[in-house]
Amino acid sequence: MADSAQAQKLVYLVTGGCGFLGEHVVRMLLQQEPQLRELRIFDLHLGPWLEELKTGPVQVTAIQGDVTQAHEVAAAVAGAHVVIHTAGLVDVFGKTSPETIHEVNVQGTRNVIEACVQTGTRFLVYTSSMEVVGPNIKGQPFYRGNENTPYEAVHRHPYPCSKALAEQLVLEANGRKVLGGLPLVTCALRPTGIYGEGHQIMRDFYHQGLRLGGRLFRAIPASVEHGRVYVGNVAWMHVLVARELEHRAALMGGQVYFCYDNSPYKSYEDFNMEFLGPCGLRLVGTRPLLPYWLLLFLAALNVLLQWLLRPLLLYAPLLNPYTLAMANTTFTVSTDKARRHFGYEPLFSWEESRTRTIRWVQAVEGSAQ
Ligand SMILES: NC(=O)c1ccc[n+]([C@@H]2O[C@H](COP(=O)([O-])OP(=O)(O)OC[C@H]3O[C@@H](n4cnc5c(N)ncnc54)[C@H](O)[C@@H]3O)[C@@H](O)[C@H]2O)c1
Ligand SMILES: CC(C)CCC[C@@H](C)[C@H]1CC[C@H]2[C@@H]3[C@H](O)C=C4C[C@@H](O)CC[C@]4(C)[C@H]3CC[C@]12C
Repeated sequence: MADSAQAQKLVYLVTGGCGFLGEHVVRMLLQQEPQLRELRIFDLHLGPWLEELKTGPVQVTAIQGDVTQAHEVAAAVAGAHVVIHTAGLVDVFGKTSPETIHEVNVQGTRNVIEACVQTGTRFLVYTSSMEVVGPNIKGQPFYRGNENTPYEAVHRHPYPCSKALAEQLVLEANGRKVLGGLPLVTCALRPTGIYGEGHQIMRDFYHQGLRLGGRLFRAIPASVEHGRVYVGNVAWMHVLVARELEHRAALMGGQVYFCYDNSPYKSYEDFNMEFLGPCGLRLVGTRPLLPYWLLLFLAALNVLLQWLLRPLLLYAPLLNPYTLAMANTTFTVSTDKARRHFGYEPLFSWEESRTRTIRWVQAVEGSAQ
């Protein structure tokens, strides 16, 4: 990002810095970015763990704010050199309305871009998603594809639609003149399914397994590959991109990068068992125990129940037609674009990522007792 004369001069802003990925990005920046002077963490809900960061050499500024409020975003962005925009509503379970998802993910991103332009911030890294590409509504496989693999990206669900629109806004903003006349440099990172310490859905599966007497029942054929990437490596990619964006603006500006590492290609359930297995759970069945048509029926029933119960309570189970289609469609990535463009190598090996995640699940188990 800067030469040695600028050591400890940089101000970074991380939106969504208290989320699952955001917390890892924040901690990674503090460990790996020696040029950092101030780290601003902007989130709707600030975590208590932020307090422990305030005693280090970098000034940590916690900002409670909402990305849908343009003035709050502009105040947080003013004076920052780099913005890492991870804030978003990740909802594929019908917990929030499509309008709210759009407001946070699309309008929130628009506010971040406009704030950069108005205040003169030149570098913007956006956390996009594999879902900008797929799986699409036709359930077509994307088998070890890369950023240039042709694929029909057609969505109906509010979450992927919002991520696709937001990513487009970010990429189109590349080259816009910011206050002071210099061009904005943007790029988007597309993680596949992120796992690691703090992953709420992994926690949900773990608790479900405990409730079922230490068992989970196979629902998806083992042959369906689902792309996964360790949260520490996703965070590391964000840090590297943010650092390299200035020096390699011509190459990296307006580009998209899948987030990848050496995590193995497996089905969603078999992959989860890499962590849940050593914590005492067992996946029952070598083939799905229920036929697909029955799962689809149950998924549709869940949608109906969600709708019927809405006036009384929020019923948002893991299984719905969208999550079933996601889990049941091969979507895996094989690319080296991040290595070629900005020298990315995963910071954590698969063995380390696995060990760290297992330790975290075991700690969840310990704290639940
Ligand atoms: N989890 C995954 O598998 C995955 C995969 C690909 C991409 N992503 C993307 O990564 C980003 C982070 O996802 P995550 O899994 O850490 O989710 P998360 O829900 O744990 O974190 C999102 C953070 O954004 C904050 N936020 C939500 N609405 C906000 C608002 N209006 N104003 C300010 N902050 C707000 C939340 O409080 C939360 O701390 C998202 O943009 C998501 O689309 C996640
Ligand atoms: C059939 C059921 C028993 C299994 C349901 C699994 C389901 C909850 C999982 C499967 C795939 C998961 C998504 C996938 O890993 C990628 C992403 C992209 C990211 O941007 C947000 C999270 C999300 C949608 C995962 C959510 C949980 C899913 C649907």
